[in-house]
Amino acid sequence: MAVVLGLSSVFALLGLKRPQLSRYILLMLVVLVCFSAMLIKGNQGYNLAWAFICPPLSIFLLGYRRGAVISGLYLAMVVGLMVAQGDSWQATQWHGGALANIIMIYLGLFAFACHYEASRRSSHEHLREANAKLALLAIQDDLTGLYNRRYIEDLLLNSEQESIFVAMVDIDDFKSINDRYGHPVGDEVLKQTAHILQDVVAEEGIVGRWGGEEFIIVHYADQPSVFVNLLEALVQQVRQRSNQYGPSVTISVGGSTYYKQFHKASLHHVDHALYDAKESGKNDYRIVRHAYHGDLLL
Ligand SMILES: Nc1nc2c(ncn2[C@@H]2O[C@H](COP(=O)(O)OP(=O)(O)OP(=O)(O)O)[C@@H](O)[C@H]2O)c(=O)[nH]1
Repeated sequence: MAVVLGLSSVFALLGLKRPQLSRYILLMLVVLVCFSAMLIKGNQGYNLAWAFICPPLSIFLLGYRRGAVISGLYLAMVVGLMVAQGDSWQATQWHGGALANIIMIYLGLFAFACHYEASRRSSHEHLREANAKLALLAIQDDLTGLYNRRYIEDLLLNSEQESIFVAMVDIDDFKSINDRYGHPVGDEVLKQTAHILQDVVAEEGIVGRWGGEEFIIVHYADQPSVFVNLLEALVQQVRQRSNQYGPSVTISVGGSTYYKQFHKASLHHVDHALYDAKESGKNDYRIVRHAYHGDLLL
């Protein structure tokens, strides 16, 4: 029986990759061994010391809460066994030293289990915090704090929304801002522009950094006219508010409807609209209207 339980525990851990199940089986194995020892040898010698093995071990394996429940159940079973077997056990001599040894061993094991559990919890917490930071880094642009391109593309591809509009925003003549004022000022302009865009879009959509001096906006408007108003407001607000913080900045914006089954084609249309806005003198927006017929984007 012990061998079967031992093998099952290893199988649950390595084969099924279920460590929790493996720990429970291991505990059953220990309980079985302890009870067998107490049943076979009764209360002779240090035999009852076996009774102390399970509680610290259960905390070690299952943590404070579940370990305490298992320990309680186990000790109740030990008391039951003592009551049932008490008559057949021989009276033994009182041995204070032996009892002191057993208590010391028990306390040592218990302290070790608690220490292990506390350090396991603390490293688990550190790991959880590090994972949360990593998850944020994976979707966030360092400089502006906006969502990054990967996040926005995932968002578009997994969107359930029927009607989505997408806009691409590009800061006009950004290279000359860098050349004239230096890169740190250029970075500041990117941050401030991101802030203004986010402020204007507010709860109606999501702003991300597409790369370089380009931003992307996902807008959940139910009417094209609402989207057009947004593009107009973006161009106007950046023009009016940018010089409060530094060099005066204008943007060009291209917008279009987005269909997730035509992800690349939709983004290409948006890019085309942006190109039109740049070609026709910048500081303005353009929209590409296209229709979706069956499996064709026109
Ligand atoms: N400061 C700063 N500059 C960046 C960053 N990313 C890209 N750039 C700069 O952005 C500039 C983009 O220049 P261009 O692609 O020529 O575009 P532009 O000058 O805005 O010209 P138009 O698009 O025609 O208006 C390049 O000089 C890049 O070095 C960044 O994170 N920080």
